[in-house]
Formats: sequence, C-alpha cells, structure tokens
Amino acid sequence: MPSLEDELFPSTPGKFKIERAHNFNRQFQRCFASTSTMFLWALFLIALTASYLSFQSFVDSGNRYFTASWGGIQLEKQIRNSAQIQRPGGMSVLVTGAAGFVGSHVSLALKKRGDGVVGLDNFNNYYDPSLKKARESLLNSQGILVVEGDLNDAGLLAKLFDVVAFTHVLHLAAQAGVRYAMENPNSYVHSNIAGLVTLLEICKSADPQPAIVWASSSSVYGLNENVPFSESDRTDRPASLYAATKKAGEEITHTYNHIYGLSITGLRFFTVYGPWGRPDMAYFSFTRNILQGKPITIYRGKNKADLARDFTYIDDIVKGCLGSLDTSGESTGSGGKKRGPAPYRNFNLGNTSPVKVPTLVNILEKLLRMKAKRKIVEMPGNGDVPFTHANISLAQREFRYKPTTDLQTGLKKFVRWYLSYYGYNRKDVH
Ligand SMILES: O=C(O)[C@H]1O[C@H](OP(=O)(O)OP(=O)(O)OC[C@H]2O[C@@H](n3ccc(=O)[nH]c3=O)[C@H](O)[C@@H]2O)[C@H](O)[C@@H](O)[C@@H]1O
Repeated sequence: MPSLEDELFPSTPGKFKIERAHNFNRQFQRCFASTSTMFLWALFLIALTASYLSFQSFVDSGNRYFTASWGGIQLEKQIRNSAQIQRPGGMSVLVTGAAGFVGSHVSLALKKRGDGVVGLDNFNNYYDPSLKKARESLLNSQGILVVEGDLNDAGLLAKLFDVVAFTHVLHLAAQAGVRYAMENPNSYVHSNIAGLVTLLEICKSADPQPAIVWASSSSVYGLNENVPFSESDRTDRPASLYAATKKAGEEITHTYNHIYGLSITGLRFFTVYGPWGRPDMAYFSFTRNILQGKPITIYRGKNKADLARDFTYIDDIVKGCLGSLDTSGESTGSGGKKRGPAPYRNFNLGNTSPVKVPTLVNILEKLLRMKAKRKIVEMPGNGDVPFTHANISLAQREFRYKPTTDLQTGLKKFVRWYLSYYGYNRKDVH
C-alpha cells in the first residue's frame, strides 16, 4: 500500500501522475461538500485574514518607528548643513567611523578646508564610548554632524544618500584590533565584511556614484618577508582574522570597481598613533599603565627578537587621506550600471622607519618621567606579526605623501594630550 504522502506528492518533482491528481480532487470535493467541514474552512479563512491584517499593521508600525528614529525634516536639515561645501571645487564627504580616531581627525581637516562632512558612527563599546562621544562633541563644535547608526543599516545609508549627493565616501568604520579577533571573530565579519558590502551596495546604486577611499591595513602583508613592504608584495598570507577581513575588503572593493565602475582607493595604514587615539593600542595602554604604576606586557618574537612597528603619526595619515580623496578620480557608473573603467588603487601610508617596541617604551618613560614595570613574554600565537615597514614611494608619486613626524615628536604630542584629557594617575581610565 502506498502511503498518503506517496499518494499526494510525486517522488520526483515534475512527475506528478495525472490519475493520482484526479483521485486527490475527488477526495477533496467530497470532504468540502460536508457542511461541518465547510464551517471549519470558513473559520480557518477568517483567522488567516485576521492574522494578515495584524501583520500589515506591525509592518506599518515598523515604518513609523524608522521615521521617528530617523528624526524627520529637522535631521535632514542638519545633514544638509553639515554637508554644505564652502570652497570652490570642494567635496561633500560621508565619513564612516567619524567618531573614531582617524575619522575624527580627517573630518576636522576636511571641514577646515571648506569641504562638507557628514559623519556616521555606531558608537559601539569595543573601547570606552565616552571617548567617542568627546570626539563627536569636538566635531559638533566645528559644525560637523555625526549620525548614530550602523553600516549594516541599509535603510539609513540609503536615506543619507537621498538627502545628500555625496561626492566621496571616506570609509573608516571597522572592527579594529589584531588580537581581539580571537575573542570576538564575528564582530569582524559584521563590520569589515557585511557592513562593507552594505555600504558598497548603496554606493553602486547612488546617482551620482561617490568615489570611495577606505581603510585597509598594513596587516594584509601578514607573513610577507620582503622589506620594506611594497603594494606589489604578496598579501595572501594573513596572520589574523582581522587581516583576513581587510584583505577580503580589498578583493570585495575590486569587484565593485570592476562590475559597477566605483572609484576605489584602499589605504594600508601602518600602526597609527597620536592624540585622541585608540585606548586598545599598545602606546595608549602602556601610557595608562605606566602612569597608574601597573605592569606592561611586552611581546618578544622568535630568538628573543624585539618586535617592531612602522608607527605613523596621525597628522601624516590625515595628509595621506586628503591626498587620496583629492586624486581619487570619479566613479563612472550610475544607477548600478558601469559606464567605463574607474580607478582602483591601494597605497601604503606608513612612516618608513620602524621602531622596536622596547624603544617606544623608553620614549614613554622619558616623557612621563616614570619607570615602566616591564613584563617581557614570548609573543603568543595571536595574529601578531614580528615587524612592519612601509615602502611609500607609490603614495609619494601619486599625491606627494611625505610623513614628517618621528616617534619621539609624535609621542610627545600624544602624552601632552593624554595628560590634559585624563589628568595624571586617574585610576578610572580604561
Ligand atoms: O597598522 C596596522 O595594520 C594595525 O595597527 C595596529 O595593530 P598593531 O600594529 O598590532 O598595534 P598595537 O596593538 O598598538 O601593537 C603594537 C606593537 O606592540 C606590541 N604589543 C601590544 C600589546 C601589548 O600588550 N604588548 C605588546 O608588546 C604588539 O605585539 C605590536 O608589536 C592597529 O591596532 C590595527 O587596527 C591596525 O590595522
């Protein structure tokens, strides 16, 4: 005997046997003909209609929520003011991660020279959000608005592009940090992959399409041993998930350049430091711990070799970002269609003179006039690379990028800012 399931559904899609279908119809009619069954069917239909109507009202209330949280005409006016261009030939730039370290500095520099800037930031708590809020206040005082929202909110991004025809997007929002990727891998996928794709989808459909300059990372060089690192060196051996997501970003942006004609510039930043910096970075946490009399952990590589970084001062990075924006060239597509080839570029933005981590600590000790309690440990297998060193000739040629701040000078400015912001010896600095 064939089972009921066998009777009703064919074993292979597309091979429904006709006689079986007839049988099924007859059974169906017999069943529907009885009055009590009809009553049950009517009840079922009423319930279905009621649940459809309540679902519709739920969707409507969702839309209302979006409008309310969007902030309406008042917010649109603020966005337009913030995006206002104040110089001939200026640009209107959407800066993602505007309340972040690099984002806040570049936003201020753009505004100062007369460009329009609108910021976007999700103010997440990867590090103390009050520092991000303080940076936001600084931006607000210069007429820059920072909209609170996540890169993955396509509705919000689309709305921003409805209000302003941005000429450029400076995409700096990301999950940063090399070692944290082992603790929270999904946050890297959320921001650096999914968020990036959401942003690119909106940019490709925008009319006009903006040119995009975005933050890649020196970490894409991974296990590369050619020194100094050149843009033409291998980048297919990342040492951390963070690096892998940045490398993926370079490939993803390439496809949007290729298919949709978006102008793309990726900037491989080399360990950026300075005032208003990131508390998760070594120079920042070392300063805090030295001042609080707490030990600092200094990693050491194979054969007791010191680790080294091509530490790059924030003002030099700002110049590199402005140079990249100014030379980005235009996107060629519109409404999601490519009209011709558009620029696709990647640049190293480093300092070209690596410094060993213990030397960085020596400099901090002198500036703070305090001794560090050093705890030297073998570099754990946590995604770190032993050294970084940038070859910057490409950026030099394209937009005369030339870093001018050595580590001693830059750290002096950082320490001065740190002490004015946190004061000496504050125990509550995280
Ligand atoms: O340039 C880059 O590509 C990357 O630079 C930094 O990453 P990293 O160079 O690891 O910067 P820090 O976390 O400040 O570490 C600097 C050096 O200090 C060392 N370190 C760090 C922390 C610590 O407790 N002890 C210690 O010796 C690290 O091993 C590294 O050699 C940023 O955190 C990344 O977001 C950025 O993409």
